[in-house]
Amino acid sequence: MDTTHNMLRIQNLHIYKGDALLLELDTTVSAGEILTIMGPSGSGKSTLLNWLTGMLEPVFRAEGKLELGGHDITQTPSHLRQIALLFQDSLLFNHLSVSGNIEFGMQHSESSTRKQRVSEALASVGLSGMEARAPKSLSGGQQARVALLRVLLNEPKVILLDEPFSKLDSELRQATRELVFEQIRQRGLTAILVTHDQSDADAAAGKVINLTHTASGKSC
Ligand SMILES: Nc1ncnc2c1ncn2[C@@H]1O[C@H](COP(=O)(O)OP(=O)(O)OP(=O)(O)O)[C@@H](O)[C@H]1O
Repeated sequence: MDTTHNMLRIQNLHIYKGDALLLELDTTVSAGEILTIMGPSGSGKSTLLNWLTGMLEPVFRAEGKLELGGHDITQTPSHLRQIALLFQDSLLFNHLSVSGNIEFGMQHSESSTRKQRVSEALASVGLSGMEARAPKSLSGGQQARVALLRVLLNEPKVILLDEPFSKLDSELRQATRELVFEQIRQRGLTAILVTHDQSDADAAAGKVINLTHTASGKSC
């Protein structure tokens, strides 16, 4: 597997709110690695993810460089970055079936092969035969898996996980987490996980960065 093409480099990032420094960060995430970001409420975890997706709120100002696979994507528009976000309320469209939801993310593939790819993907996460089901007829854990497939089949290079397991009870949380991490590693994706949960960080088994709060804090 060529792993260099998915390497993410966050170079000398400084994010300010007004004149105050919110966070600074300089790090590299390799393909197949899951970097964990922790830190107190308000330390800038969501703001960091917004910057990575190219959707920093105008109230913030960023300095620094973002490289993916050796290419500078700091100014690349969001929809061309191949950076996907999976969050705790990864809302599924209730007016679409399970397969309709997953196909929604498959912008790059031919419609003739979509159905087969959806069926194979559902089988790979233990949801064989659920194509026609309505999302609201699924359990929370099943919905989380469908949301994951919708993101994965859009073929991102980087996946950002914003507390994606926090609504699941502990047994389901562990099983869903294993499945998500396995898919990330198998596909050689680069991942950043934001979590408050130490067991998530342990399972990710990569670097852990603690963002410390505001102007006096250094983040790495
Ligand atoms: N749109 C906004 N306008 C003004 N201030 C904002 C905005 N969004 C976030 N902030 C502020 O920026 C700081 C960082 O917020 P952020 O949401 O990134 O923190 P967080 O670490 O993700 O917090 P939590 O763990 O509670 O989700 C906080 O002080 C927050 O109040």
